[in-house]
Amino acid sequence: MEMRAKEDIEMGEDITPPLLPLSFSLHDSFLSSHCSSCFSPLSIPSPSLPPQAHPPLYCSAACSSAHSPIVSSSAESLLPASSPHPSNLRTALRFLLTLPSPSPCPHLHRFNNGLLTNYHKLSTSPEFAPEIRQGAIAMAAARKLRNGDSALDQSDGVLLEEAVLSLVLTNAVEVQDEAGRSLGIAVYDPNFSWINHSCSPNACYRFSVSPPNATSFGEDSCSSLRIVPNISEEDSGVCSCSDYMKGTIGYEYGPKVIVRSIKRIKKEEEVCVSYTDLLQPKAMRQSDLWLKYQFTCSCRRCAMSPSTYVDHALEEILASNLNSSSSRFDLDHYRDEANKKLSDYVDETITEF
Ligand SMILES: C[S@@+](CC[C@H](N)C(=O)[O-])C[C@H]1O[C@@H](n2cnc3c(N)ncnc32)[C@H](O)[C@@H]1O
Repeated sequence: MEMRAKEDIEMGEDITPPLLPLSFSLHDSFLSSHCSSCFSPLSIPSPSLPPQAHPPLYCSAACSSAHSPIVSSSAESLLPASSPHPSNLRTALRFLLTLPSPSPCPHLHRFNNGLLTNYHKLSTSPEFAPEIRQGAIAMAAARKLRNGDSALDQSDGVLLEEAVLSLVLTNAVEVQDEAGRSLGIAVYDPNFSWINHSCSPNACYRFSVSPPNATSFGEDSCSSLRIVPNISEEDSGVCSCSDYMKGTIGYEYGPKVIVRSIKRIKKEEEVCVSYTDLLQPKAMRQSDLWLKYQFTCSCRRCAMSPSTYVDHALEEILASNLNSSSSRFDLDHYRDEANKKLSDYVDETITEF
């Protein structure tokens, strides 16, 4: 799946409204200093405790009443203290609570909310499968204990927990504050999660971390959704993100994400963001994407050598110049095109060498 522009979009425009997460969790190191619900900094941080002993802290009564029932129902306090990547497990356990009632179905064919595209790939990957299996067992054991049942035994299936953990590993993004610190992770609905990666992206995203009823700087709640899903034939039974998410409950609070264009985007052009640090050389970008997501990027920038890419960009500028007769020559257009190619070129050369 991928997302495309609904209309022509200029550079530097918000192309989604602020989107609320489906599930999220602070990283352990921020549990004592940030609100577990909206991720805003606490005015009086508490002393650091071991994460399992750390009750979630909130900036306001509204955040507390919205979020603490989720924490207690999710069974996360019963996870083993030694769990690796506890924010992934907490996010996955909280996500389970958003699934359609009466109860999350144990059969995966009924649990298709459009965010499970990597399930097979991750659950059979030698790098990911053991971590997913171990995490799923810890989640299932915690859920069983919460229900007052005895410890997990071999006959207990953990398929649902494995699927939700794969979903988190595929779709969660690091939520960063203005200083660039990773406060935690969040999973958003397909309007955000279906945006693919490119090493020469035409969009980026930022977070709005603010207490309820406060609008943080740069957040424009009037902006509309200017992207739509492009669904391949094999997924064509479903025609919109909202169909995929039917019944899934989103949260009312949490860090919001906003997608913004960083280039001009034509109607129907695919919208891509970067999943990795673009200031790394190609080999490091590729290895980072493989380790985190198990895919090899084949975007235009990765497919070409740096010098071919630059030649190609310059040829494109020249061709567009030659195609315009001198009387129709539009200097502004030429300047815009040249600037766009130049910024791709600078991206490319700074990072490749
Ligand atoms: C957050 S999802 C993006 C939406 C995804 N296309 C889908 O159908 O759900 C992330 C996954 O999409 C795939 N993906 C994203 N960008 C890609 C790219 N440039 N090349 C190949 N696969 C990509 C990878 O499988 C990745 O793990």
